[in-house]
Amino acid sequence: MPIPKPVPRPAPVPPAQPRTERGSLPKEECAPAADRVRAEQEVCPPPLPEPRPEPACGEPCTPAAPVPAARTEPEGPAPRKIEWAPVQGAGPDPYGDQLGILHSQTVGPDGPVVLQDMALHETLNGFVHEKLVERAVHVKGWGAMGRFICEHDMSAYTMLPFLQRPGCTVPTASRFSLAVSNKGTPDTSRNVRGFSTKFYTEQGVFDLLCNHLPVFSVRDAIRFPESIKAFLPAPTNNLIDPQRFWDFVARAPESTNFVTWLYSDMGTVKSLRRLRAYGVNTYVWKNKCGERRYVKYHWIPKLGAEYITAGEAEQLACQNPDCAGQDLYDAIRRGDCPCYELNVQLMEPWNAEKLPYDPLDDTKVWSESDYPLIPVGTLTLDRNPDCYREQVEKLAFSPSNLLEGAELSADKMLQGRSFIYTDAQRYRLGQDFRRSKVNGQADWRADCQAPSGIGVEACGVQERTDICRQDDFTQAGEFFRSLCPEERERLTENLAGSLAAACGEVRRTVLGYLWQADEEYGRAVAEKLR
Ligand code: HEM
Repeated sequence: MPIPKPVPRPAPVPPAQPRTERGSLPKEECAPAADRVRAEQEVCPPPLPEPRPEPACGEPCTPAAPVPAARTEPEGPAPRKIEWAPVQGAGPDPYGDQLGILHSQTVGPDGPVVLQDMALHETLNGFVHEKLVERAVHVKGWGAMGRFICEHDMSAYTMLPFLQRPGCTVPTASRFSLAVSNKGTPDTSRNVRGFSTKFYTEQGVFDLLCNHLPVFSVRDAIRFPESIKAFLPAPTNNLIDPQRFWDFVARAPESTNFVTWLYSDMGTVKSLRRLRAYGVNTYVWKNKCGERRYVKYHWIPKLGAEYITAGEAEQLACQNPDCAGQDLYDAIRRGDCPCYELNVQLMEPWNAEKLPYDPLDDTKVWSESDYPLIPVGTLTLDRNPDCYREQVEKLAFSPSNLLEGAELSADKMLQGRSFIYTDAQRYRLGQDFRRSKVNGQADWRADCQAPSGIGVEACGVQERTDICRQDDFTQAGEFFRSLCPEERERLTENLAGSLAAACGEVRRTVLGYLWQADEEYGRAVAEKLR
């Protein structure tokens, strides 16, 4: 079962607040957002002690990063200022318990409430409408603002404006999330974690959506709903049913690699500051000469990646189900700002034909010895949100928020993803979702959208078929053999513990897949199931 049983959460005990006259909160709690940001800056000093190197070329590049002001910005034209605070909605809650009114308007002290009491109506209406619609997936999340510094000239490979010269710095906003979650899912649950980042450049916004596992469970977008629903509670009784998940795996042999990663220690993480993440799908980079290469994105945490065992995950979930979000927030607050290095793997499209697997298949990784990681730059998260609703929940990421130099490939999953995010966001946030300050697209128009694949030839017969090079098991076996004996033991233990709940036929089918990946793998799980 991918997600451990929900752990009962202790009822939150709000810290005792000294009340002041008319029930308002103490003054510092009600400070305007800008004051709070200033206070936080004092606690959280600029994280990057080194002055940034001067730009190597005079090309315009850098929009002003909002704070802290102490850093030296590269020279260039007056940059567009991206302000974070105060944002709409930050500051005192207009509908909350800080109102100066304690009583409804009535006819006499005991009389009925009058219909014209707009303060009462507004207070109640505001309260019942204040929740935003949740995301369809990745519901539980945490955000942070920061900056990305390009450290290596990528102009030979891409025209992406913020990767043209070392030193180029752009402000960013990131959201971490749990892929299959509700707001109460423990942070350490066996799950896929999302790590999405917006890069605010003068030329527009570029989004990079990553997951913490390098592969996905299916390779065709039409099976995405089926793959997600396999993890969700049964519609009959709202309870997690492992049989549903394993039924899906039995129907989708291509998920064997994903299942192997998910049930290894890599499926459980305690700190977002030590999260390794992957773009999963294959994108395209295009340079000034019009040359295209396939690209895979990787985030590598400067602190090193860290995974935990199922036992530790359960223990942490009992102690504090929100431990990862808390750890991120506290670290940034004390100035211990997490850094992640962006790396890419590049592949010449003509090379793709020679591989035993399809490089546009998101159930596969690319060998890092054949396609080495190329460092690009560093992301530093140095500021907590001061209004979660406006700055984190309203973040609207999409793989199609691309700029010139970055394109979608023909990866079938990515093609399916290309339009569904903005559809979800129209529903979740309304038609004007791009205009929220945090989405940075107030001037966006449909003709601003960077096109993908102009000039690329596409011909063939329309059909509904799987890709030619399916190769569903080789990489799962390679991953199993790359683990040390203790890690293999934990993987097979985790798998057997969950698979035990599936019916005999499904068990036999799944064991067959594991066996095809690696005989020892299949045998170890089968023995533990006896
Ligand atoms: C066809 C397959 C997929 C579909 C239909 C899909 C759909 C969605 C939808 C509807 C959302 C919520 C968007 C919103 O309301 O803002 C979402 C969020 C997300 N998806 Fe996907 N997804 C797919 C595959 C993937 C893959 C392969 C990745 C791997 C990187 C991924 C990464 C994410 C992340 C990180 C988020 C959270 C974004 C945030 O924090 O706001 N998705 N997806």
